[in-house]
Amino acid sequence: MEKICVAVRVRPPVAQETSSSTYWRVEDNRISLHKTLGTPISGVSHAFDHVFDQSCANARVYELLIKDIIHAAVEGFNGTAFAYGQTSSGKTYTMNGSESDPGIIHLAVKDVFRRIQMTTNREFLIRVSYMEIYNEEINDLLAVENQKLQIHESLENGVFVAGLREEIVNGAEQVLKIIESGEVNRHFGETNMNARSSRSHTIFRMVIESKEKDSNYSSDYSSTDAIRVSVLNLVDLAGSERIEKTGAGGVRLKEGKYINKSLMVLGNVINKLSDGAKQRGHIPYRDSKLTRILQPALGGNAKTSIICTVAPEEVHIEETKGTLQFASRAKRITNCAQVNEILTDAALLKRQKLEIEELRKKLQGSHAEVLEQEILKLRNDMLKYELEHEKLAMELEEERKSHKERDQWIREQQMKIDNLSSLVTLSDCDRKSSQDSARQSLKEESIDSHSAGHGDGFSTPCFKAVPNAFVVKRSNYSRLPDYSPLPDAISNVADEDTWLKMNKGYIADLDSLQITPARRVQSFPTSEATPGCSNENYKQEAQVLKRQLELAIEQKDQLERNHMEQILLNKQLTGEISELQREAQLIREIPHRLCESVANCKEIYKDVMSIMQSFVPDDESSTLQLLSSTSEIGTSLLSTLENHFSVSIDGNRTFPGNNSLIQEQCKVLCERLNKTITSLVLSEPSTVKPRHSRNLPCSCGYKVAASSQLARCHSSIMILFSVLMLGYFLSFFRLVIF
Ligand SMILES: Nc1ncnc2c1ncn2[C@@H]1O[C@H](COP(=O)(O)OP(=O)(O)OP(=O)(O)O)[C@@H](O)[C@H]1O
Repeated sequence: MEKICVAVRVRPPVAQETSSSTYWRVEDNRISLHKTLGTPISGVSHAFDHVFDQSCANARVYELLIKDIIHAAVEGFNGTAFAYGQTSSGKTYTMNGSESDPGIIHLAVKDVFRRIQMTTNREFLIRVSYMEIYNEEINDLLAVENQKLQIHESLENGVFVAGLREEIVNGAEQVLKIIESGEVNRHFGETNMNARSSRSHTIFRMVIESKEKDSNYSSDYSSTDAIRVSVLNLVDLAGSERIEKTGAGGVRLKEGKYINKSLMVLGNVINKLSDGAKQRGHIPYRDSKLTRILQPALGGNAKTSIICTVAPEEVHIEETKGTLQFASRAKRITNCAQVNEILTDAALLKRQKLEIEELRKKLQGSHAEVLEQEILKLRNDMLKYELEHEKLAMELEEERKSHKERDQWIREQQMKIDNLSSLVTLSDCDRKSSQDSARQSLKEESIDSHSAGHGDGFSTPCFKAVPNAFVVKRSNYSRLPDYSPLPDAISNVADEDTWLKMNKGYIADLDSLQITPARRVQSFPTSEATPGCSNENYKQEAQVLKRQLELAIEQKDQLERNHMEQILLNKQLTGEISELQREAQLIREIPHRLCESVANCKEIYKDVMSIMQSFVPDDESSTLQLLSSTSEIGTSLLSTLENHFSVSIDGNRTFPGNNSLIQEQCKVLCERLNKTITSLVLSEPSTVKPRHSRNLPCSCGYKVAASSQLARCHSSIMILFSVLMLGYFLSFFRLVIF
């Protein structure tokens, strides 16, 4: 999107005005109306892309305003430049120029061919046409017979004038000649305003077609053998005119009406377009042939420049103002120019192929990219899962290990229990069977040893019960025969190697077996030994068993004794613990008690102090001061101690008081107390008589009584504080101990 380029050109004044009071001033790209004295007239100042003053030549106008459009047209963009303004303002001069100052069309034509020559990679075909819209009819200026041509519109060609002659040209000079020939056919007329007034709008059109020269080697679809077709319109409009000024009548009047009407439609179109996309609504292009032809240039697919010519004379101020307003509106219009290409079937096919190829590449690229990303993502996921797996495996291994350890520990514990159980059972049975077998052997000494089954002699409950119990107990934690083998012989039960074999490396805590050392030395008859054994053997065995039994009984008794001792010791310890607990409770209560004591002491102290005060003679202010300071020290000490004990009650383990400070305070208190009492005792009897009635018989007797009372006061205070200090230190040691 780009704005229409708008410039204002002020033509030189035609005649010197004698009595003008205003004038147009041009400064840079601004034009404004001033009074003769130079004062600007407010509201009449406009800025444009360019403002050319009267001294400006056509070449400069072309350079600044038109050249870019011409170059763009060569490259395939539509372009339009037209001159708009009141009659005699210099439109024709700007477009056609003069011999000394060639106009825009002339310069443009030359420039087009210059540009074409510079564009070596393309081949061009230029067609030119020249037409006018006269009284709202289109006439072909290059073929006078082509009159009243019609405007058509097609998808392929857009808006076009049917039947218009187009001359294929190959050089600027040729074009200029054609233009010259066409100029002859233009409608000019003489008016009061202009001796050679254009009575029609003329449109010089160049159609520029181009094609890349050697497209076979091109791989870029943008430079295939597509044909670019651009239309360049250079328009010289007829000027708006006021009938009273032009003095037109008859034909001129009719022409003037058509001119004004078409210019009014152009103004409407410009107004609508300048309103902006939202408000503009319907654009009345079809209301005039001019706007219809210029439609692409006005808000369409073209680059457009408008040169608004104005007459500087004061007499034309209103028309100039109108032109400037038109220009201001036109400035707001935006166009959307793009390269126009026509595709032949071959070009279309080639382009489509290239586009497909490009899309395929893009698709492949994007697909590969997607795949690559997918693979990367999968790899990342895989890595994550691997790490997770490793972590889980490690955790599982740890779990297995700990499970195994736990199992082992349980087995060991179970085994210990089993061992102990079996040993205890064995011990019981052993004792029984030993007794039985002793009895039996004694009995059997009297009978024939061969008549009785020798096996039965060992089919004792002990012999059978032990392995069975063992097996049953072991089978509790494992049904596998490997884990619960029948011992070969019960005598091997305590054998460490057998334990190892039996438990597949699960070694029982052999230390626990030490509690039954007797098992290691006991010897039971084996089943293999049984068939060959004799009565002598039985006797020996019975003796052994007997000895073992006695030993076991001894051990048992010893154990029972130990047990009893332990129970006694336990009881004693329990008693001691209870005693200590009671003591601890008492110690815990000390702060409470001490607190209470301090409160009591405070009261007593107050009383004692007041008693002592009663002994102070009225005129003995020094003694009174001494007493007062003693009282204060005591009160302060009591408060400190109270604070300390209350903190101790709250369970604070930090010793709050300053130990040395309290001791110091206590010491000072003692000294002061001694001094006070000495001072009181040494006072004269008449003076030391208490101010409150004491009913004492005489001064001598009073002095003795007072001395003893003061001594009691002293001792009671000392006792009080001694007790409190004791409590304080006790409390201190309690904190230290606990
Ligand atoms: N820039 C200029 N320098 C010198 N002379 C100029 C210039 N512009 C216009 N003129 C002269 O002013 C007169 C009127 O100019 P021109 O015919 O170009 O006006 P116009 O706008 O085309 O009028 P109309 O609409 O009636 O055709 C002419 O004689 C022309 O030579």
